[in-house]
Amino acid sequence: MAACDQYTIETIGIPSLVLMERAALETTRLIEQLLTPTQVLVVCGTGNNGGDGLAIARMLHVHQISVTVVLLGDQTHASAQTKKQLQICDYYQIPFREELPEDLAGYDLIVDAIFGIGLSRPITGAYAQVIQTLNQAQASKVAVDMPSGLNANTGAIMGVAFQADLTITMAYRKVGQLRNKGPVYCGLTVPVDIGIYRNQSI
Ligand SMILES: NC(=O)C1=CN([C@@H]2O[C@H](COP(=O)(O)OP(=O)(O)OC[C@H]3O[C@@H](n4cnc5c(N)ncnc54)[C@H](O)[C@@H]3O)[C@@H](O)[C@H]2O)[C@H](O)CC1
Ligand SMILES: [K+]
Repeated sequence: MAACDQYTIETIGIPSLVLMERAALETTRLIEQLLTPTQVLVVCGTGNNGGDGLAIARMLHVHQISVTVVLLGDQTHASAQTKKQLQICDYYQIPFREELPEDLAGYDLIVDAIFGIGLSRPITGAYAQVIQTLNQAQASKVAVDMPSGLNANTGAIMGVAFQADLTITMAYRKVGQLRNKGPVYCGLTVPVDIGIYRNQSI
């Protein structure tokens, strides 16, 4: 999938931020259509999965849905696209936190945008505690692209994994989804015919 993204961005020429916006548009549409949330907590990492989450938060906010963003990790290390999404969320004055709220009972939807296909090592420390706390919450749980903690290549649980009720994934189902208990919607966000990828030796 990373190779597909890179091919789309570098060979076809569609900027990563455009892909991120398309991913967020499709995910937001499915969230509103399937779940009709009113109080949403979007938990973001600093990679592009987090960038997707920030764009989703903004789109829900613009649709007058109450959204709170939790940004985990060091913002200074965020990807360029995620920093751009942060700047846009700032413009909309979307409520921001760096830690989970004490009480999650007030949220009817939790969106997991912590890690996607870039998870590269077991999850430990504060990230692991956050995912364990989120798993205890009563809210509906949606994972962006991948439930955080599942390895996109092997399907292995890397220490701890978000227990998504629904995963909305970009372009292709990933191996990791095989372990996910909820349905997986494959939002067709990559703006090229999937067949083109299948013919590529990437
Ligand atoms: N296909 C599409 O339409 C699009 C997909 N997008 C999204 O981009 C992510 C992949 O983004 P990437 O930055 O490569 O990786 P992640 O966001 O998953 O996070 C990586 C980030 O986290 C660090 N990290 C990795 N493992 C750990 C760990 N165990 N503990 C702490 N930190 C960890 C790593 O160093 C990175 O900084 C994809 O899933 C989609 O959601 C794009 O939006 C483009 C459109
Ligand atoms: K995720």
